[in-house]
Amino acid sequence: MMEEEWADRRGTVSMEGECGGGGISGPPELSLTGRSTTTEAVTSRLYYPPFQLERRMSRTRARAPCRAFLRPPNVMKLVAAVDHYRRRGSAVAYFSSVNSKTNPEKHGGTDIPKGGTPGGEAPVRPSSLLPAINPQGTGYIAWLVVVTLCYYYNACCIPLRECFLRQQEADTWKYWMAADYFSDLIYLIDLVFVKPRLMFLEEGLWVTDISLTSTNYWTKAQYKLRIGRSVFYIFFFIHLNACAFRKTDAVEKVNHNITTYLFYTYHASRTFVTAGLYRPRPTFTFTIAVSCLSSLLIFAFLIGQIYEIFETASRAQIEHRDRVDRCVQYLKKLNVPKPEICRVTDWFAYIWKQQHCFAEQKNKILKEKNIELMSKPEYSPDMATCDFFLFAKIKNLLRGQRFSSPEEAAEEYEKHVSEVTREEWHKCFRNRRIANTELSAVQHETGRGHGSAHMSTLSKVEVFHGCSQALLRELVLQLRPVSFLPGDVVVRRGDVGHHMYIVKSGVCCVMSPDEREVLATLREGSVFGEVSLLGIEGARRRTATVRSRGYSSLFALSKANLDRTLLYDREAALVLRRRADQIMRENATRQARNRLKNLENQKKLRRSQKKNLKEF
Ligand SMILES: Nc1ncnc2c1ncn2[C@@H]1O[C@@H]2COP(=O)(O)O[C@H]2[C@H]1O
Repeated sequence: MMEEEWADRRGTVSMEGECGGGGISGPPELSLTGRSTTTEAVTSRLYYPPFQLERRMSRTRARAPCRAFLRPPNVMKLVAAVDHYRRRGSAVAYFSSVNSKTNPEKHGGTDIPKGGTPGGEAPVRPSSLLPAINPQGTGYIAWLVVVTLCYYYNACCIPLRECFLRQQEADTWKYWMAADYFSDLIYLIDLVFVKPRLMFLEEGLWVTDISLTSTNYWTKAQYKLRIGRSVFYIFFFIHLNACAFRKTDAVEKVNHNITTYLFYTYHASRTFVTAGLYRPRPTFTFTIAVSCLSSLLIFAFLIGQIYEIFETASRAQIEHRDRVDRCVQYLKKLNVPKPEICRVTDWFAYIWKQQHCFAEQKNKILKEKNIELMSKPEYSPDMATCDFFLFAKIKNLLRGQRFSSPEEAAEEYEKHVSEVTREEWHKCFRNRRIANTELSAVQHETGRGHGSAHMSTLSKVEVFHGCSQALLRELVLQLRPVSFLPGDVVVRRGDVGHHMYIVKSGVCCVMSPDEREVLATLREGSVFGEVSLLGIEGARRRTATVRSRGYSSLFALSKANLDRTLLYDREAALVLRRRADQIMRENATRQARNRLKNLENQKKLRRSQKKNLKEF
C-alpha cells in the first residue's frame, strides 16, 4: 500500500504554490513528504505513463506471483508494449530520457531519443544487447570488486613471484600465466566494454544512450590528461634510468647505437616494473645502487600520483558521501521504495556536481595567487582578513618561542608587526584586494554569491538590456529563487499567472496543448510566463504548459514587482509586449495549422471509409 502511494507520488515534490507545478523555493531541497495535489497526481500519470505501466507490471507480480505471468512470451509482450507506448508520445519520450547533445526541437515528431527513466530506473531497451550500466547498481559494484581483486593480484603477486618464486616448474608456471592473462582480460573488458557504458548524470537525469556514455568516457579531458601525464612520466623515468645505467655501467665495449639504448631501456623497464628487485647485468655495485635509488624515486613519485588522485576525493566529498549514505539508510528504514531513493541520490549527486565546481575553482584561484588558507575556522571577520595574508608571516617569526606572560607575547608581536616593511604591507593589501575580486568573480560565475549571481543572470536577459543599473539592482532584490525537479510543471496552460520566470540554470520546455510536442526550449537567461501577466486581451491565462526538463533553477518575479518595473522602464515593457504578441501570433498560427491538418485527416478518413463501403 505504502509503495503504491509512493509510486503515485512519483515526480511530485514540494509545491511552489502558483498552479500546482512542482517547485522548490529558497535553497534547493527535496521534499518527500509534500502531498501530491490532484493535478500533480494526474500530471505524474500523464508524464510517466510507460513507467506507470512498468510499475503496474511489478505490482501485478507482487499481488499474484503466478508463474504464468512471468513466462517469457508474456514478459516480452509487455516489454514490447512499454516500448511501443514510449515511442508513441514524443514529448513523453523526450522527457523520459536525456539526450542533451541533440537538439530537443528535433525530437518534436516521432524521432525519439533513446534513454532511460528519470529517477535512475534501469531503462527498458529490448533491442540493445548490452545496455547502459548503472554506476550505483549492485551489478556494477560486484564488477568493481572483481576488478579490484585483479588489481591486487597484479600488484601483489607479480613482485612476489619475481622475488620468491622464480625457479618455477613448467606446470606451476602455466597456472601463473593463466591467472596473469585472466586479470589482464578483466582490465581490458573493464576499459573497453564496461566503463564506456557507465550511465552519467546530466541536468540531474541519467544519460543511458550508449553513444553518449562512451563519448563522455573517452572525451573526459581530465581522464585523458591524467593517463597521458602518468604515461609520459613513466617513459621519461625509464629513459633517464636507461641513460643512468649506461653511464654507470663498467662495460665499455658495448657500441653506442640504438640497440645499446634499447638494451638499457629494457633493463630500466624491468627495474621499474619490479620495483628495483630485478638485478640487471652486469652487476656493478654502483649500477645496482643507482637502480635501487631510481626505483625508490619512481615509487615515491607513483605514490605521490596515487595520493593526488585520492586527494581529489577531498574531505568535503567524503562528508558528502557520508551524508548521502546516512540519508539512504534512513529512507530504507522508512521502507521508501527504491525508485524514490534513487531520486534522492540523484538529487544529491546533482547538488554535489554544482557545488564541487565552485570549490575547485576557488581553490584553483587561491593556488594561482599563492594565497595561504587557514586550516582553523575564522573567529571573527576582522581577524580572518588579517590571518589570511599577514598572520602566516608573523606566525613564522614567533614559531617555537615561549613567553612567560601575555604581555610579553603581545610585546614581541608588536615588535614583529612594526618590522613589517611598507612594501610588505602594500603587498598584503594588494593580495587581499585581488583575492576579493577574484573570489567575487567566481561567486558571480557559479551563482554562489547572492546579489551578484542574480545580477549576472539578469544581465543575460534580453528584456532588461536597456534597464538602468539602479533598476536592475532593485529588481535583483525582488527575485525569488525556485528550483524544479525533472519533469515538474512550472506553469500550466489555462491557469492564472502570478509570476514571471527567468531561467538561471537548467532547461525548461514549452509544451504544445496536447503535451506531445516541445514548442520551445528555454535555457539560461530566457524569460517565460510573462504573457499572462501583461493583461493582453485574450491572454489573461497561461498560454502554454512549461516543464522543467532536468533540474533547473529559476528566478520568480511576481506580477506586482513586474508591473512596478515596467512602469519605470517603458522600453522593457515594449520588448515584453512585442514578444508576447509574437508568441500569441505563433501559437494562433500553429493552432490554425493543426486544425486544418485535423480536418484534412478527417476528410481523408471519410473518403477511405466511403471507398471501402463501395468496394464492399
Ligand atoms: N510558442 C512559444 N514559444 C516560446 N514561449 C512560449 C510559447 N508559447 C508560450 N510561451 C511561454 O510560455 C508561457 C506560459 O505562460 P504565459 O502565457 O504567462 O507566458 C508564456 C510564454 O512566456
